[in-house]
Amino acid sequence: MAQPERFLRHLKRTGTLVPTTAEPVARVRPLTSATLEQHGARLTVPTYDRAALTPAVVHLSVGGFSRAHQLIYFDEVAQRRISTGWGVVGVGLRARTLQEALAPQDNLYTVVERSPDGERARVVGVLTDYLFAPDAPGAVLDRLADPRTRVVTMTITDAGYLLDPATREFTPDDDVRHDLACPGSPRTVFGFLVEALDRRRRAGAAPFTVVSCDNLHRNGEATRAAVVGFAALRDEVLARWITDRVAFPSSMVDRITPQTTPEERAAVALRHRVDDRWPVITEPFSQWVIEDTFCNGRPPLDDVGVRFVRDVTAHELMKTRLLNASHSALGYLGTLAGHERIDVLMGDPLFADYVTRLMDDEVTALIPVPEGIDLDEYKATLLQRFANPAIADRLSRLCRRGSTKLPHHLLPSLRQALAEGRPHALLTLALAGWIAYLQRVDGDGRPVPVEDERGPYLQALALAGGTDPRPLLAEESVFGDLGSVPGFADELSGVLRRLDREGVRATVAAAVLASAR
Ligand SMILES: NC(=O)c1ccc[n+]([C@@H]2O[C@H](COP(=O)([O-])OP(=O)(O)OC[C@H]3O[C@@H](n4cnc5c(N)ncnc54)[C@H](O)[C@@H]3O)[C@@H](O)[C@H]2O)c1
Ligand SMILES: O=P(O)(O)OC[C@@H](O)[C@@H](O)[C@H](O)[C@H](O)CO
Repeated sequence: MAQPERFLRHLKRTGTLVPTTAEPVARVRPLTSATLEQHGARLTVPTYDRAALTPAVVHLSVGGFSRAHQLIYFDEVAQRRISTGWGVVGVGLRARTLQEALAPQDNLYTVVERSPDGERARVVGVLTDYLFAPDAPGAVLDRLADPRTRVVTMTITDAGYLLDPATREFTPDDDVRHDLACPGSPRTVFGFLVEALDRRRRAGAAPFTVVSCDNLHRNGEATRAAVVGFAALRDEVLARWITDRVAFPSSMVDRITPQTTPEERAAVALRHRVDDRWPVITEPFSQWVIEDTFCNGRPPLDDVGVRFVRDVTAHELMKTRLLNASHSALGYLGTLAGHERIDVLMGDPLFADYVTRLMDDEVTALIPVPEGIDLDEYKATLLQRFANPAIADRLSRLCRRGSTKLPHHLLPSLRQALAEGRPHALLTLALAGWIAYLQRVDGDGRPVPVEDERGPYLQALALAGGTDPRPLLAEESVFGDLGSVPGFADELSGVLRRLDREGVRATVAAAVLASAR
């Protein structure tokens, strides 16, 4: 943090960089409504009247991804003068940091699209307000209950849905119990949604549509299960009203968006002359496919590249089983091999071959092909996207929350391949990679911390088993019945022994070679 912060202070103090040519260098200016016009000389900035936007969308849990994806689509609707009816109000539920960054800049922020050929930046204006829920639960409820709110989008991570992975039943935690006891000051997304829907029902107002933008299987159904599950603990009549009246379209979302580092913040200031407290760096690719089942008006997102379909499942399976599963496999195996960035890893022919074969030889046969998609082209694009050096996506980001991601993206392919007697050695190796990742210890023999709510528990099981995965596989909340598939534990144990004996490169090389035969 120290270096870029010092650099930014220098930029602010002097207003310029030391010029390296005779050209005058533009000032680095803060990002606010007042400076927009000046930024407009070098960046795309909102040219519409932000104050005229109707706040019809509430986004719950604004993070890097929603700022690079959903908000960009709504920004396009306003920027292209398609409609002023779809302004977005953001809500933060956990950390105050984003509010602190956005408030001084009138909720404006910069999105930088980077490809190997260059980059372009735009300032997003569609976020007209941002509420930090722990400080203002009443204001968030008022906003959600306001009849002008017609769509709620959300990115709360797969772990946030509180669903039992096997039964998809809602499993209340302490915060949910709090929300049931204090409905007027909720802490969880479900407490907010259910209380607001109840207020709308009592007022005779229409409900809003809830669009999950998290990477989990049938995310609309998952959201419905969680919201109705929560409501049923409160009031059966309300739960029935939600079931009958609220639409929860499933969606497939895609845009690789790394976490912004302080160095990148400084780089954005330097290149685009904009002092944004929290810009977002992303790739040029973006895709959003949503089921066409809105209950209170559908935003004109089809005019800005969103595809509406009857059933999103094929798109979702293609994306999560190819992109997200490959991300996890590369994350764990690459980390074990000592890499830190996926683009660098993809420059290593061994890992590029591994992920190509994983997709071509094992996963492709297991997934339906969505209408209008050329799967070979799609996979070729994925390889290019993974290798994009300009976004420098870190493996640590890909490794987080394995206990909730693998059950959605990787284990279903493995289970299906086993059931159908199809090749699965490379999928098994990816799972072994996760187990070996969990087993890493520091110089004092303590498990290396992992970013996963269930990390310490799963690390203890992985370490207890060593090269025998049975103690971990017995954890049905993650693995379902995988541990009881005849022969599978022995097969996985064989891979763990090889990893232990020969190391990750030799194990990956042997698996790739065997797959090629
Ligand atoms: N970054 C990407 O490339 C990308 C692409 C597609 C989908 N997604 C999905 O978007 C989601 C967010 O990713 P991100 O990259 O923006 O991460 P992020 O870390 O920038 O933001 C995550 C947000 O979720 C909040 N959150 C975490 N747990 C929560 C919970 N239990 N309840 C409510 N809020 C919670 C955090 O406070 C934060 O605001 C993830 O589910 C991810 O799979 C990300
Ligand atoms: O954000 P996570 O932790 O769920 O997953 C990490 C990445 O696989 C994911 O964010 C992808 O970059 C994204 O799904 C691409 O659209």
